[in-house]
Amino acid sequence: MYATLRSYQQTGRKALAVLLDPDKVELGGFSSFLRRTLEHPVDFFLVGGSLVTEYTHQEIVQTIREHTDTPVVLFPGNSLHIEPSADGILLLSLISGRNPDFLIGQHVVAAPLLKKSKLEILPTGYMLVDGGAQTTVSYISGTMPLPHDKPSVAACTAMAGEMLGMRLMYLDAGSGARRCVSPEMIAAVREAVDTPLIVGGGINSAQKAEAALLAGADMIVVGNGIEANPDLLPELSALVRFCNRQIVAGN
Ligand SMILES: CC(C)=CCC/C(C)=C/CC/C(C)=C/CC/C(C)=C/COP(=O)(O)OP(=O)(O)O
Ligand SMILES: O=P(O)(O)OC[C@@H](O)CO
Ligand SMILES: [Mg+2]
Repeated sequence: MYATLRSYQQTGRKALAVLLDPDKVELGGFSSFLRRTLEHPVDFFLVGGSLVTEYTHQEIVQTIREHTDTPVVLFPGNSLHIEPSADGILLLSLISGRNPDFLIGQHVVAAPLLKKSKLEILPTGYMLVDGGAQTTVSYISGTMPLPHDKPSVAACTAMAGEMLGMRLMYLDAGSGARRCVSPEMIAAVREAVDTPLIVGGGINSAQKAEAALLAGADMIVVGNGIEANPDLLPELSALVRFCNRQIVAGN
């Protein structure tokens, strides 16, 4: 995943990831959703949630493998959310917060398991941004999100993450956010660091997706929007392919 995102970043291509919440995936309807992604492709499936009650990660990965070749990347809320049959894991360090457990503690517990696995480890500076309502991640991690209107705080946080060796940055307004991360904040982080930039939270329309991509996101992550509106998958898949055709055409 890192090599793909890095080459996308270097060539200006864009990527779309669909977030699958293990508590919401209903394995019955899941196969038909996966078949729809053959017609309307996505770049990655992210699997995870901040609080998981149904540990169905393995079944989800297996079902994805039965239907598509799309890589599966874990998006873990803690060290219990490790499923070795996935392709990779966003090893999130919650750098917008000041809770040592989510900066390094969970990682110490997870390290031996991760080392034994064949998962591609993706050290990710994870920044939670105020999206207009308290999120599960904020509550669970006991951290405050970055203020929505302070792009420079986000930029400095990302810079520090990059200097500490994190290879991806993720700006997240939180699941189902009322306000997405602002284009100003995305642009400021894009300017501040050289890592691929992932943006998610509250992207529930092609307009919001386009705004994030134009501001400098290399990959957008969409969960609730696609769960709530089946038409969004074809729209976003077409949008990202359209952006990438423009690149190929040299525009
Ligand atoms: C060391 C390992 C294996 C993991 C690190 C764990 C860390 C630091 C996580 C950062 C904080 C956190 C709890 C992130 C969760 C991110 C996530 C999977 C969000 C998905 O959205 P939900 O919060 O589940 O949204 P819903 O409430 O809508 O389901
Ligand atoms: O479910 P949504 O609002 O698309 O959010 C996706 C993800 O960025 C949340 O961690
Ligand atoms: Mg969830």
